[in-house]
Amino acid sequence: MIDYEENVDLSKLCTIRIGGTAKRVYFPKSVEDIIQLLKISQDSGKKIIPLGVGSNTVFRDGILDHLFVSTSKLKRYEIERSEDHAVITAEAGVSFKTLVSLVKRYNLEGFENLSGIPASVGGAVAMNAGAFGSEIFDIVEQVEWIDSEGKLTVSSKDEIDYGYRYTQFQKEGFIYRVKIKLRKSKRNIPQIIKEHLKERNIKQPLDLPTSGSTFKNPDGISAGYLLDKAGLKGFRVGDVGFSEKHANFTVNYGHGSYDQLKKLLETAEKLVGEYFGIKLEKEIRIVE
Ligand SMILES: NC(=O)C1=CN([C@@H]2O[C@H](COP(=O)(O)OP(=O)(O)OC[C@H]3O[C@@H](n4cnc5c(N)ncnc54)[C@H](OP(=O)(O)O)[C@@H]3O)[C@@H](O)[C@H]2O)C=CC1
Ligand SMILES: C=C(O[C@H]1[C@H](O)[C@@H](CO)O[C@H](OP(=O)(O)OP(=O)(O)OC[C@H]2O[C@@H](n3ccc(=O)[nH]c3=O)[C@H](O)[C@@H]2O)[C@@H]1NC(C)=O)C(=O)O
Repeated sequence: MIDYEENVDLSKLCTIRIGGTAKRVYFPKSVEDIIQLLKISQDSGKKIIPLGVGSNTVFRDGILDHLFVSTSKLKRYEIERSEDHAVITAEAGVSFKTLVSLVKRYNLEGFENLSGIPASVGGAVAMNAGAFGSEIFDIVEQVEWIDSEGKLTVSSKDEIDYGYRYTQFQKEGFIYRVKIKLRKSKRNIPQIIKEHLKERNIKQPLDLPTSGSTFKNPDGISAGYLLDKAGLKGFRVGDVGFSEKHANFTVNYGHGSYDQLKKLLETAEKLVGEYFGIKLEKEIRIVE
């Protein structure tokens, strides 16, 4: 029997705190549970909506009757250390906070630029999360994932299609487990991480509920710059707005709703289109 909960408040499952109620959310605890859920998906014709920490996700209001599958009970990990390297094998629900504590403890290099991302391993790999010039695929070695027919596949990095904020897993597949490889460092990794977090705090509105970058950066230019120049920095629709600190961060000032968020995004897409002739592409995932 796979764990599940009914009538779940979705605003608690995403960091921007917007959304209605899920009829049911499943919480697999093993790869067998995930395979069973993919079979349920096939039989019912309902697509699985994987849920990580929700730092890139927004839900509509009202009742949502999807096949929601949270990774919050897939939190096992192991670390193998050799003289020069360490390999961490982590289930999809392991948080970046856990990885940060490991890389600090063993002074490992390669993860420091990603350390402030509020993600789960599964969500980060599915989106190829990145920050400060690094991305998770710089350190990914292997992904174990389950396809829509319920088959477990082990793919090495060079067999996976990925790019800027893109991987093949956005089209198909549930990520079960990921192997990442890091180098032992001679630098002071805890200190470097501390500095990164400080910089992030200066640039990004981390004191308010947010879903991080709203739009992907178009080729060669930053979405934050375009939104700022189009006059949208600090612009609000009701309780939802583009942060006064960073124009590409949508924030919830209290009781933000999905309709307000949608209006905000439409306004931004329209204005940036008119001013610059650039079509912004959303980075956040909207679940309707
Ligand atoms: N750089 C930064 O500072 C920040 C980055 N982020 C981004 O947000 C993401 C955060 O991760 P998280 O909050 O856990 O993710 P979410 O719960 O927000 O899910 C994000 C996406 O990942 C997919 N996904 C999640 N888990 C799995 C899984 N096990 N298998 C397959 N697909 C999965 C989802 O499904 P589907 O693709 O099927 O829709 C969804 O599109 C990171 O990738 C990162 O890019 C967020 C905040 C700040
Ligand atoms: C937060 C996310 O990722 C972030 C990641 O944390 C940071 C840290 O390096 O770099 C990216 O932001 P970003 O491109 O906006 O980086 P920043 O350094 O803040 O800004 C880039 C440029 O835009 C300009 N800018 C930014 C914000 C603003 O209001 N106005 C403005 O003009 C800045 O001056 C800078 O020249 C990622 N975003 C994307 C879409 O690639 C996320 O994916 O959710």
